[in-house]
Amino acid sequence: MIYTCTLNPSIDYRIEADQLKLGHLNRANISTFYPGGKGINVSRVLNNLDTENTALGFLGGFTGKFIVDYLNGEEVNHSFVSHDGPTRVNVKLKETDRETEINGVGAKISNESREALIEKIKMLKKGDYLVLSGSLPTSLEFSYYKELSQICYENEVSLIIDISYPELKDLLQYRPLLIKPNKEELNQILGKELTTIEEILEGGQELQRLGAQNVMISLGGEGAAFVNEKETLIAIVPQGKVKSTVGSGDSMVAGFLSSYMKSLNIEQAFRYSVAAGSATAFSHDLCKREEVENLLPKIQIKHYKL
Ligand SMILES: Nc1ncnc2c1ncn2[C@@H]1O[C@H](COP(=O)(O)OP(=O)(O)OP(=O)(O)O)[C@@H](O)[C@H]1O
Ligand SMILES: O=P(O)(O)OC[C@@]1(O)O[C@H](CO)[C@@H](O)[C@@H]1O
Repeated sequence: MIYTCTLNPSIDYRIEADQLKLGHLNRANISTFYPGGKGINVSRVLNNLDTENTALGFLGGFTGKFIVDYLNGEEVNHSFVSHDGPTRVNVKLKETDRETEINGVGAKISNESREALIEKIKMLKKGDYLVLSGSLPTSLEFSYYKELSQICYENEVSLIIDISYPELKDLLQYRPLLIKPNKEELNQILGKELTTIEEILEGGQELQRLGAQNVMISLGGEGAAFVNEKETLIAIVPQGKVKSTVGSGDSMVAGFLSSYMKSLNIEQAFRYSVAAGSATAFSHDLCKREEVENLLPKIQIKHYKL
């Protein structure tokens, strides 16, 4: 069974406007509310790809209730720990040619809620997968991620980690099945300024040597790079009209897992993953299965010799 864990979920309030003017009254052309947070996005995409999973994490207040109702409506399984105070709201602004995001800080998590989630993670069994994604609410320390990762490692639960903290390096000792930094995150983790595809792949190799089994580096409209002990791959994505890239990285994680679980074939899983990322970039909401499968033949995968 796949579990996702979102410690800092959100309602994503998405606004589309032609051109925003700071310091003025702006009016939206479209405004929508979606459940957000990286793990929740992974769960929603897995569901769209007919891959059974359960979303875990923290939720609270009227915003948390919105997320629960939305997930119930889509028949996404979930088992959140509830807390006092509302889940945050993140603002996503889409103008004709740029996207701006303002993410909230997140709720205060009590010690009781903190421990309740640990108990849930301890229930996961050998052979399960846990996707740990997104930021920590300010009341939790990075050591919480370490604690969750260690439990999974000891219980032989495969970890997939997608977090924007340079301390991700400290979690590689738990041998995650997959990590998915984007280029900026890779540079932050390694404290380098990698730009060329060769440098990026070598950066991926460095993380692989530190313990990550598979490293997928997302490169936005330039596609993605992939490294494991045996393979070095790059993916080129087709051009298309970008509607919103919110959740495209999460869709990659879901696409990879959904395909990998069925085939255990890395190249196939990488292609599926990139197709899912681009399918989300080309849609308003997260990708649907048909959209991903229509894009699959348009993704070019190349083996790269370093
Ligand atoms: N402009 C684009 N055109 C085509 N595909 C895109 C575009 N932007 C993103 N993608 C797809 O989405 C994947 C993930 O994008 P990106 O590198 O922006 O992830 P990210 O930074 O983790 O995003 P997020 O945190 O918003 O989920 C890319 O590898 C690619 O497949
Ligand atoms: O603040 P975090 O936890 O780093 O990221 C949260 C977030 O930006 O990530 C998702 C897209 O990947 C959105 O649904 C959500 O608003």
